[in-house]
Order: sequence, then C-alpha cells, then structure tokens
Amino acid sequence: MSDGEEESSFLSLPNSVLQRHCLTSDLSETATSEQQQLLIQTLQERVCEFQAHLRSEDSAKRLLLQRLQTHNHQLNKDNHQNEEHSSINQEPQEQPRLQDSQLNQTVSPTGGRSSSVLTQRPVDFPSAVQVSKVHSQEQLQKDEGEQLALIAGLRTQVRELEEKLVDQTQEVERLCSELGATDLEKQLEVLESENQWLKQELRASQTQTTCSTGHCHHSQDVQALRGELCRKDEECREQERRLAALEQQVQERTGVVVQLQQQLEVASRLRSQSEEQLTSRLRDGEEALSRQAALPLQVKYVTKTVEVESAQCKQALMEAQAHNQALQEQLSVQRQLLRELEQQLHESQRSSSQLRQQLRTDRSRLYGLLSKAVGGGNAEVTHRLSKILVYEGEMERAQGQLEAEMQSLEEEKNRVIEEAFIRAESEMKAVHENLAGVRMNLLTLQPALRTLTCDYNCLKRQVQDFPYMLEKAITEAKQEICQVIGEVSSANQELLRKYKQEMNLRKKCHNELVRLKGNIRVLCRVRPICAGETDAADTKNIVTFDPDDDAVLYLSNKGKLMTFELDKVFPTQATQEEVFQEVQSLVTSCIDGFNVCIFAYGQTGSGKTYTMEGVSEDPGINQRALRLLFSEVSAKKPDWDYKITVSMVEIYNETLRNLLGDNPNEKLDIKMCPDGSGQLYVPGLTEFTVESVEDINKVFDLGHMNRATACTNLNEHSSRSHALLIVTVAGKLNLVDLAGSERITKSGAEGSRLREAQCINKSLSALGDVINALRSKHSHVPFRNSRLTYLLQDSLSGDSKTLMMVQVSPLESNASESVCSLKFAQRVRTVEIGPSSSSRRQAENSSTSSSPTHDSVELDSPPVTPVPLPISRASSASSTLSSTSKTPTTRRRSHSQLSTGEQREKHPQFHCKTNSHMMQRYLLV
Ligand SMILES: Nc1ncnc2c1ncn2[C@@H]1O[C@H](COP(=O)(O)OP(=O)(O)OP(=O)(O)O)[C@@H](O)[C@H]1O
Repeated sequence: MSDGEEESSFLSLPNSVLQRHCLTSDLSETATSEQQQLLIQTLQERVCEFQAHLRSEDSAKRLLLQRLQTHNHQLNKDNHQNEEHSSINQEPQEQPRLQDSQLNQTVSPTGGRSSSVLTQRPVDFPSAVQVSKVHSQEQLQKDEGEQLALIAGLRTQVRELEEKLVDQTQEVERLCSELGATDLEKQLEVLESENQWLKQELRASQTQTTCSTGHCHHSQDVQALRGELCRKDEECREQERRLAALEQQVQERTGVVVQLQQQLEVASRLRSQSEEQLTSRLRDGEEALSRQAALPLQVKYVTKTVEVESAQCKQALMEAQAHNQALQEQLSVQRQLLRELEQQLHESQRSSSQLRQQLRTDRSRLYGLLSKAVGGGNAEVTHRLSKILVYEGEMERAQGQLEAEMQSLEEEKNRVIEEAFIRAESEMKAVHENLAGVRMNLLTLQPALRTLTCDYNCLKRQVQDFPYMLEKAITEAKQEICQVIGEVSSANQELLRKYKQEMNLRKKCHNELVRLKGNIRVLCRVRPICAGETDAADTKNIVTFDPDDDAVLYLSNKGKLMTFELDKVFPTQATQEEVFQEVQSLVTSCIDGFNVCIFAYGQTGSGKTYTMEGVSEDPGINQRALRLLFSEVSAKKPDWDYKITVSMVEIYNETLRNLLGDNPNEKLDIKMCPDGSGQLYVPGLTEFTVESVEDINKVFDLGHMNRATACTNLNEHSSRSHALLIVTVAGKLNLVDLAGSERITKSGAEGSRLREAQCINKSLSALGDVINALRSKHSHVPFRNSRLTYLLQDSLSGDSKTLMMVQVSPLESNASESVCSLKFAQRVRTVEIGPSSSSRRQAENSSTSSSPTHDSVELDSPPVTPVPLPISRASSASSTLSSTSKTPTTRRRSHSQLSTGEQREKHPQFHCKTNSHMMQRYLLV
C-alpha cells in the first residue's frame, strides 16, 4: 500500500464511522423532520464530495511528485556527467546549488532522494560542453520555473481549499443558525468534528507537503491502534450480527408462540362450539325426557335407562367443561408466563440496545482518543486503550451473560411451551374422546328415544282402548265363567252321581267280599311261649302249623294229633300288623254303615288283651282300627263328614259299667228306644268324640283308670270281665275283649269266683247261642240272654259282620282249654258251612272226637236246624255260600278265588251242628 492509499484509508475510516454514527443518531434519537434529514444528508454528501476532491488533489500531487522525482533523477545524471567534464575546467556552481536547495526546501514534499536529485545535477559534454551546458542551464532554469509554477499552483489550490473550507464552515454556521434546534446540535458537533478531521487532514497534507521526508514518530502505534480498532470493530459487528440472529430467533419463537396461541384459541373456540352443540343436544334430550316423564308406568323402566345415560352424558359434559376450564386456566398461566418472558426479552433487548449505545459511545470516544493520540503521546493512548479493553471485556461478559440468560430463557420458554402444548394436546384429545363418547351416547339414545316414543304411542292407544277391551273381556270372561261353572256344576253333579254310584258299588263289592269271607269269620291266633314259662315241666309246645295251609292248626293232645280248620290261623310269630291286615276290611265296613263286632275269645292268659289292646309300643286291633278309621275319614273329608265317637263299657257279673263316665261304679242299663225303631240304647253311656290319636290314648287311659279303680286286682278283674270299646262312625264297631273262657272246674273257684265264672259262662254261652242262631238263621236269636249279647244285638244282627279271634296257648298245660276253644271255634265256623256237608262234618267231628273234652261236648250237643238269617243280605249270602271247602286245598281256594262262591252255590243247604245248649254246657263243664 502506498502512502496515499494509507492516508485515504485512514481518512475514510472515521468518515464512515461518523456517517454511521450520524445516521444511527438520526434514526435512534432525533428523526423528527424530513427537512433536518435532508439537510444532514446534503451536508454528508458535501463532505463526501470534499473528501473525493481532496483525494483527487492528493493523487494529482503524487503524480506531480513522481514527475519531479523522475526529472531530478535525470538532472542528477546530467550533473554527474558535468562534474566529470569539469575536472579540467571547474566552474563555480553556487547558484544552481542555491537554487537546488531552494527547490528542495519548497518543492520536495516526500523524501530526501529528491533533494539529492535536485542537488546533484549532471553535466554531459566536456568540449561541446559550453553549448550543451548553456543549453542545460537553460533547460534547468526552465524546469525550475515550471516547478515554481507548479508549486505556486499548488499553493493556489490550497488557498482555494481553505477558502472552500471557510465557506463550508460558514455554510454550516448558517445552517446551524437556520435550524437553531437543539436536536441538531449533535449533528453539528459531528460536522464540526468532521471539519476538524478535515482540517487535521489538511494540516497533515500540508505537513507532508512541506516536510517531504517528515515521519510521524507515532505512526507505528497509530497503525497498531488502527488494526486493533478494526479488529474490535469487526468483533462488535460480529456481536451485532449474533444479537440480530438472537433477536430473529426470539421473533421466530414469538411467532411460534403466537401461532400456538392462535391454535389454542381455535381449539378452545371449537371446544366451546362442540360444548354448545352438546349442551343444545342435552337440552333437547332433557326436554324429550321431560316429555317422556309423563309416560305410564309400563315404559318407565326404559325412561330410567335413558335418564341414567343422560346423567352420564351430563357428567361427561361437566367433566369436559371442568377440563376445559382447567385447560383455559393453564392457557392463561402459559400466556402470563409468555408475557413475562416477552417482558424479559424486551428488557434484554433494551439492555442490549443500551449496551450497544454505550459501545457506540465508547467507540466514538475511542476514535476521539485515537485521533488525539495521533497528535498526542503514547501514554495517553495506552491508557485509553486499556480502558477500552476493560470496557470491551465488560461488554463481552455482559453480552455473554445476556446470551446465556437469553438462551436459558429461550429454553425455558420452549420447554414450557412444549409442555403446555403436549398437555393441551393430550387434554384436548381426552376432551375430544369424551365428546365422542357423549356424541355416541346421544346417538344411541336417539333410537332409544324414538323407540320409547313409539312404544309410548302404542301404549297410549292401548290405554285408551283398555277400558273398552277390559269391559269386553270381563263380559266375555263372565260369560265363559258362567258357562264353565254351569259345565263344571253339571260335571260335578254327574261326577257326584257316579261317585255315589261307584261308592255304592264298592260298598256292595266290599260287602260281597266280606260276605264271601263270611259274615261270621273265625280266626285263630296262637300266642308264643313267654320267657317265664320255659322253666316249667309242662311247657311243651303242642301246637304246630301247616306250612301249606294257613287255615289249619295241629294240636298234639295226649299223644293224638288233632287237626283244626279255621278261616285263618296266626302262628306265634305273627305280628300285630299282620293280624290287623286281616281284620281291617271289617273295620272299614263300619264307615260304609255296617255294624261290626270283633271278639277275642279264649282262656285266661291266651293273649286276648294283647291282640285287642296290645302294648304301647305295639298296639293291637283297637288302636289300629281307630287310626285306620281316622285316615279313611280324613281321606273322605272333603266330600263326607264323619264323626267318630268312642264309648267304653265293662260287663262284670252281668253288670254294665260306664268306663268313661264320672262314676265308674255306676251301673248302666240297656233300653229300647222309645221311638219304636227297635234300636237299643244305654242311657247315661258316655261317648267321646275323638279326632286324633292323642284323643284315643286319652280315652284308653281314662277307661283303664276307671277300670282299675273299681277292682283290687286289675289282671284278675280283666280276666273276669268283658271289656267293650264301642266306636261309632257311620256304622258301629264293637271291639270286645271277652273274659277268660277256662273251665271253672279247673280253676276250682268258689264263692264270688264261682259267681264270676257263672256270669262269664252265662254270657259266653249266650254269645254262642246268638252266633249259632244267626248262623243257623233261626227266627229267634236269643240276644237278651246276657248283657253282652243284648248290648251287641244291633252289631250281631242284620247285615252286620262278626269276627271271632280265638286265642290259643301253645302250652301243654293249657291243652284241654285250647282244645275246647278250638273245637268251639271250629263248630261255629262249621255251622255256616251248611247241611249239605253233614257227612263231612260227621267226618270232621269224628276226627276231633278223640279229644275227651270235645267228646263230652259232642255227646251233649243236639242237632242244629239251619234257619235263614233275618237280614235279606245275610240270607242271600247264606244261600249262596257253599260248604265244599273242607280240605285245606279247598279252603285255600275259597280264600283266594271267587269260584269258591260258585262251588258254595252248588251246596246251598248248611246245618249248624251245635246249639246254644251245647255251647253253654261246654262252657259250664
Ligand atoms: N302274640 C303274643 N305275643 C307275645 N306275647 C303274647 C302274645 N299273646 C299273649 N302274650 C302275652 O301273654 C300274656 C297273657 O296275655 P293276655 O293278658 O293278653 O291274656 P288274656 O287272654 O288277655 O288274659 P286274661 O283273660 O286274664 O285277660 C301277656 O303277658 C301277653 O303279653
């Protein structure tokens, strides 16, 4: 770089800075009117023109100096030649040297070489030297004159420049006076400083001009300062660029924030719109629900479903609104945060601008100092530079802090914005999902509402039509019910008729069955040997049974085997239930209106009481019969109303005692009914109505108690008296536990015992006579011969049914009594068989005649002439009965087959072998 270029750069730097300073000052501080700006611009342009003019003049001066140097060089060569030539003829050269020195002093502005060039002027030719010398002198003079003219021109130009400078100064002063505003004082100062700079440049030019070889001893420092300043300025510009980039980033972030805010506003607007839509839909739904609330009860369950779902929708909407509120609150918080960040950004920008301003100020000061340093000393410059460095460091630190703060703020802002955006997005998504669910619910509710409305309309129509339909249905139902009732009534009548018909038929069948079995049936039961009887000598069992025939009993008596045939024989192991099974058909006949009489006959201790009463854990016929009657009556209860009454009577010594009465010793009498019906009755006889098994037990307990209070020894007393349980339903059932039938001679009784035995024999004899008369169908039946038969008259006559249970002891010691009881039972049963089988009876009698007791009875027994029974049923039955069942095989068939009856029909004539006299004698013996 040449000196001129260095000067040009040196000059241009402050000018550019000043221009920038002026412009920024104009823009940042004043900028109040266009006129001022135009004036300043005009001034700046003029300064620029002036600078350009100075540069052109400077370049012209350099060209002139180069020409001068070239010319001086030529002159030096010429002078060198002239000196060599003047070794012979030396000529004084004072004048040209003076002239050269003068020239050097006035013209050479740039260096020492020009002075030497000017002082060493060469002389070329020695001989023709005079001519050339003259010529060179003339040329030298001419050149000197040109130089002088040039210098004079330069001076003239300098003066002109000074004049122009003065004019410009005046112009500036004039402009200042014209403006007169304090706002332009700084610009004036700048212009003044610029003028100062120009003056200094001018002086520097002058100095360079006057001191061609003059050097500034501070040039190196200034150069270094210039470099440093350039570097600082470059750094400042770099920092400004970074600051501008940061500002741009901030603006971009701000734009993003604004965009986010706009998006959030749009989202909130959409949300509010959707909420409004939902609210309106919900309102519509609620109105529809309120309309549906008046629906009848039949559709309320559907309405409740809709209400529940509507409540859910409401709940979802409330949650969505609350969520929206929370989002808006968060948005407002984010906005507030954003505002704070923007405020901080503004503050940072403001502080940055202040720093920049301070930087500019410092720079201007630095430039001032530099300018001063150009003319001043190194110390001041160094001090100023150190201060500049300190400022720069502070500025860098402040800027670094500012940038770090800006960056952290920026990151914080970005983070907060991103978090808020993500949160807002997720919450918006949740809200949208909720809204979608609510919409879906509403969409599903709408068809339900439509269905509800349709159902409601249908129900409404049905409800409107309901009274008419109900009335019509009731009328039809009444008609149908009346019709059905009539049909049912007629059907019931028919059924009742058929039932009664069937009942009668059943009754007839049952009666026929009983009749076929025999109106007087004779069964035999053999009691087992008791535990206390096994030790005695005569405890041998003499009774055996036929395993193939349950109606035959074998008795071994004194080495002879006697065979007895009865209707049925119960062996020792027969249970109470089995015995009752055989008699229960007779018991149920009582319900059909038949009179029934069941006797237990046998010697004392043969088991009569056991069979009739039994023991508490295994009751006998009495209790079982009553239980059966209860069950039968209960089964017939809806259609038939039966009352069961019970009386208990004891006959002792031909005296009738009421066992259920208040006074057991009171004697009762048997009388004929005064109504002329021929019926007997017992005045004062107590009857208890029983309705349960408990009642029966109470009655039995009372009877036993009364029976026991009237005697000293109950066992003996019970053996010597007849006990009757009289049960009345439709018919009368007499259950009789007779007194012991043992022979009195065997017992050896005397006195009262004899009297008892006589009474017993009398009553048993009377019973035998009655049975014989009945079976023999005598016209007269001697019922009045004893209290027993008289009391049982209505139960032994007519179509009544009688069963005699002959009790037998299996002991050898009781053999004769057992034989007597069995013979009596067999004769009773044989009488019924009829006279056609008399030969058989003869054979049977002969078969049993081996028994001495029987033989004795047989001898005294007159023949019995059969007579028809007084009741038509009985007589017809007897007429149809056959006596063919003599053998066990035949008997079995007669029990199991009705064809037996047919066989009996072939033998209508039966003859009773025994009579009452025979019976009586037998008993008395
Ligand atoms: N089938 C039987 N099974 C078991 N024990 C029986 C049976 N029959 C009778 N007994 C017993 O034999 C004994 C005599 O019986 P029970 O008193 O019934 O005779 P009875 O004929 O009634 O006598 P009485 O004429 O003196 O009243 C009693 O102890 C009784 O328990």
